Amino acid sequence: MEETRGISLCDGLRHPLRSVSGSVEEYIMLHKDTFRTALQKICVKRKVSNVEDLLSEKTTVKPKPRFVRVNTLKTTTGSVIEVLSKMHKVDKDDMVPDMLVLPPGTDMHKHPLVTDGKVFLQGKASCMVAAALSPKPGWKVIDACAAPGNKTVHLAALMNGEGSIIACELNKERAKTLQHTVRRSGANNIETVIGDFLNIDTNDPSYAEVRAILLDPSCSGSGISTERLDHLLPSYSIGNCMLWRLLLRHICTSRIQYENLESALCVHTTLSSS
Ligand SMILES: C[S@@+](CC[C@H](N)C(=O)[O-])C[C@H]1O[C@@H](n2cnc3c(N)ncnc32)[C@H](O)[C@@H]1O
Repeated sequence: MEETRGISLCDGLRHPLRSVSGSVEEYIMLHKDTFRTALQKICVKRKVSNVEDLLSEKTTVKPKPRFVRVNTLKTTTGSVIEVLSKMHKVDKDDMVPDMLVLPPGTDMHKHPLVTDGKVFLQGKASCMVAAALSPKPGWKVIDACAAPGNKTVHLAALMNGEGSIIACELNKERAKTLQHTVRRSGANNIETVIGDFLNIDTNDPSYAEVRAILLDPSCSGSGISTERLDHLLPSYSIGNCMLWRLLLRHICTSRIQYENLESALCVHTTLSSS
């Protein structure tokens, strides 16, 4: 990881940024001497003479398999395996139920199973969250920071579409994606709320029935800020920590009753690509 960051940064250092337009660029330029020294150390460690050689080194990273999640609201794992195994080697994941493992590089984006919402292209780490929360059919569940909604619809599938999920999303554009994901999943027990979870009146008596809460606020911008390396900035983590504290306080001071709450999970992801 340290080395990946170094390689990403070195591009900016080798080809001086034409214009310093954002906080990341400013940060890199401010600390360019430190970064250069760190890069030189990596070169020595890897026994290469310069950054170009470092970049052209053959990677030893094993390619990741393609993980897909079967949407059990629309189909069964058995029937998806039957379809996919005609073209690919398919294994069941050993940890997450209804997760299948396909060879690296398998492109499923336009596959009818995906466009029909029978299969979701969802990474293993992402799927482990709803599986760990383990909501039961009939529960009332809050997904406080929901878009694009992959975990929301996974929760719905684990609940067999029974019970109810309140999926809250602050960002209007991302909320549209959330609503699209919900429609594609076929779940009809999800209420999407567009707005700040902090403004939701969780003192409403209906919140007393909440059995599980998913809190997944630490968005890296779905890859955008990963490329921009925003997550390396001190201000980025401070901002996230403050949001975390506010969200947790909102939950703790709400009507949600701990004797009814069986499961609560805070997710902290720093990278969205999986
Ligand atoms: C990490 S993403 C959630 C990913 C989602 N759980 C999934 O698996 O598809 C975090 C989301 O929380 C939203 N968000 C951040 N602060 C929020 C708040 N105070 N209330 C509601 N949503 C918020 C962001 O707009 C972003 O879409």
